[in-house]
Amino acid sequence: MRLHRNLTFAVIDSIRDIFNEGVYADKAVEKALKRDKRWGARDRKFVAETIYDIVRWNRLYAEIAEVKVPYDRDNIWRLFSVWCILRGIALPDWNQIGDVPERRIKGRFAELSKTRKFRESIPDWMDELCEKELGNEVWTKEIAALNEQAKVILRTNTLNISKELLQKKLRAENVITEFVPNHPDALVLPERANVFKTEAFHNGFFEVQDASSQLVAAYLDVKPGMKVVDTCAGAGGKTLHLSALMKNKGQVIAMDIYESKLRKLKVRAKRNKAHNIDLRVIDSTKPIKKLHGKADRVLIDAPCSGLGVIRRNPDSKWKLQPEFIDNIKKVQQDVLQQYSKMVKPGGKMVYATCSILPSENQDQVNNFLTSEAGKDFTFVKDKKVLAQISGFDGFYMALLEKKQA
Ligand SMILES: C[S@@+](CC[C@H](N)C(=O)[O-])C[C@H]1O[C@@H](n2cnc3c(N)ncnc32)[C@H](O)[C@@H]1O
Repeated sequence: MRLHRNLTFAVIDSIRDIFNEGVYADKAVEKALKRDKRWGARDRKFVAETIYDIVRWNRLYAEIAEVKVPYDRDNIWRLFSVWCILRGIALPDWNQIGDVPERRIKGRFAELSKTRKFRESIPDWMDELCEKELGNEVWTKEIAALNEQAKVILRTNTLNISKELLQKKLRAENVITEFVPNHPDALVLPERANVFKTEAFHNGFFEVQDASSQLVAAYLDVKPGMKVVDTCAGAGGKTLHLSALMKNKGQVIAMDIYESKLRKLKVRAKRNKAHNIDLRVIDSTKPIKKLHGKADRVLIDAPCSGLGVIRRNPDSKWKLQPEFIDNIKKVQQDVLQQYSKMVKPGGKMVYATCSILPSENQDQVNNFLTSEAGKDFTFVKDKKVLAQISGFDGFYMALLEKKQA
């Protein structure tokens, strides 16, 4: 592989933005890819994958390169050189690249790879917390799985098309997909492609959504005609799925504390031709109180650490802080306490997170069930999805039922 100067410069600038300016990796990649319209698919792949690689393996590469955040330009070139050597890519004869001690880099890599926190490139606190909660064996395998590159998964929008026809339409647009066992609406791309450019996307035939995430709406056991509340809807990945499972009949009330997220959901709902969605911003306790005892189904897709989706957001390894997890756990219990009141007698509720930590998952559900608000609910079932077993994102979902009055 021959390195191209302008592609490499785009990578270097992005690494600076991510680590020195706190820019999110996906935003930095988006900006980098806009730099030159003439870049082809292979150039874009190089830029995106190299940025993500250096972010994912940051701690390991920084130890080898002996550099620390904030990085000066020279530091970033050293990180890049480590990436090249470990990938077996010949270094070009550029001024920015100084003397690179190839043998020493490979020696340090072999030595550091013996210790999990370096090998898997994770902060000490994260390694300790996850080992404590999951145990040594499960965590060792899980973090290795979470460091793999995420696959691109589509969810067929069954309001507008069947999975089989979508697959054909995408093939006609040179996007090859395969079915995913046990995920009825999912298609996986064996080769990454920019699916957002396809006509099929603009026609509302699919959404990009991880296979594990696609299990959540189905877990809520919705039926056409029901009144369903999606309490932490965000930009609506699961709201749109609920609407499709309900065949556009009944009502999905999508709520979030951020109006800006619900605005994005509005755009997506229009493209999806999902007409049974109403949006409500949670700006006081009023919108919740109005729905007390009224909903057939309530989904709480709770804010969480996101430790199950590190594949998609490798920079969360560096941005996440233990204090954030402590705080978000309080929010998780609070939303369970408050939003469960919207379930009507005999109705059902799903609590879900994209975390793999028991303290954000089954412990929260158990705490809820033993509290005053939870005494009217019975536990039906739960599902713990680990990346090492599923091959997809880590997720948790629990189904609870409110007793009849
Ligand atoms: C895991 S994300 C939701 C993802 C979304 N359901 C989807 O499928 O695309 C959690 C969401 O909860 C929202 N949130 C945080 N605190 C909340 C609260 N107290 N009440 C309602 N929503 C909240 C966040 O803004 C965020 O959009």
